[in-house]
Amino acid sequence: MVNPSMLRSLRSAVARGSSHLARRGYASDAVPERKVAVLGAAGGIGQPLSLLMKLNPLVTSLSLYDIAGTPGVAADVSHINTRSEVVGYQGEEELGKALEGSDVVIIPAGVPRKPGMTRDDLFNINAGIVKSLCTAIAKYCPNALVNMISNPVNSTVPIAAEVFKKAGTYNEKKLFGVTTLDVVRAKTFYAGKAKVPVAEVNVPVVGGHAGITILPLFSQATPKANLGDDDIKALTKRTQDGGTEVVEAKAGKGSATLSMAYAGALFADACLKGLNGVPDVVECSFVQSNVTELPFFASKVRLGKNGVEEVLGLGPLSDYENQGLESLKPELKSSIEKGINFANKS
Ligand SMILES: NC(=O)c1ccc[n+]([C@@H]2O[C@H](COP(=O)([O-])OP(=O)(O)OC[C@H]3O[C@@H](n4cnc5c(N)ncnc54)[C@H](O)[C@@H]3O)[C@@H](O)[C@H]2O)c1
Ligand SMILES: O=C(O)C[C@H](O)C(=O)O
Repeated sequence: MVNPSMLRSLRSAVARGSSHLARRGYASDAVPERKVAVLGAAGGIGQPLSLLMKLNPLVTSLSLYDIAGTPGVAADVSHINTRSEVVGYQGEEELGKALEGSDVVIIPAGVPRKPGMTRDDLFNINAGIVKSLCTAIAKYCPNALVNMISNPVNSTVPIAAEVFKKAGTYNEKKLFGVTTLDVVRAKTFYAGKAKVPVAEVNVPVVGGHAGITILPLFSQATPKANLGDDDIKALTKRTQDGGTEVVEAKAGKGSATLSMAYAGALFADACLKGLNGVPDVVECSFVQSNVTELPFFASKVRLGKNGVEEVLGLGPLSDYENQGLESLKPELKSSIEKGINFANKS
């Protein structure tokens, strides 16, 4: 059932798109043509994400791919009276056509967690799925921006990088691990605790996308609030465990899908704005990075016409955040190496 907050999210997604077009001073048909492909479009994330991308006026062609179920999803979404043409593709033999000409490829394909599992427990199944999808991306749309949602993101992004390197198509500016849901959660939880309007809140979240590798920087949160150390610790823990909170509440029926679709749509919209030359588009994402000694790291990233324009630094950290940063490095390093080794062995 659609609840009021989902409706508000949908309305604001539409409003953001239209007000963006109005601000830029052109009618929707003057915006560049952009093809977005969703791989895993029939899944729990894929369906609402497809809906939200259909609502995005920056998209002209929406390509919905899955191993099964996409004709129905595509037929359904295609009846919505917005700008993009929708085509569904089903099965591996249609993957090439689904990808050809894509500007942005969003990947929510793969299995979700059940209670008691870590994201790394998904590696054995999802690593192979991501590898084969990225092999096809290298072949059919090597210049696309890739938004990786499939878990474990800390390993699937390095897998994608290795696949693209082997194919000779790797461009570090075009590969993104989607960590936007961590930012969405940090903003929501902070607004609740600090009693400030959630729409005004900004909180960077850095590191990776699993447990303690998720490091929200509440010392940089705005609007400023006078929260004590215990509050900051509790907010940090809740943000790090946000995914598990949903997995447990769904009790075996998967992980976050609706909030993830919202977060994935926000991040894809930022990528499209960057491609279209909108200035100062900044989002957190897990990308190739020199911010720490680790080869991939999530931090604020400025998006532009070629993808990543600039990976921004961490800014001043509190002692608590500095400790968190040092504690997350060994786990993040080993998840990255696991991905690299998998891609190079198999
Ligand atoms: N990055 C994040 O913040 C974040 C948040 C939530 C979930 N996730 C991850 O997203 C993934 C998907 O979650 P979900 O809840 O949508 O799962 P789901 O099982 O509901 O849907 C996954 C979809 O992927 C499809 N799929 C499987 N193999 C495929 C292939 N080779 N090619 C194309 N499609 C394929 C399935 O048919 C299914 O429709 C999981 O790995 C989950 O852990 C990430
Ligand atoms: O927690 C999960 O397994 C899914 C996702 O990574 C999330 O953060 O919700």
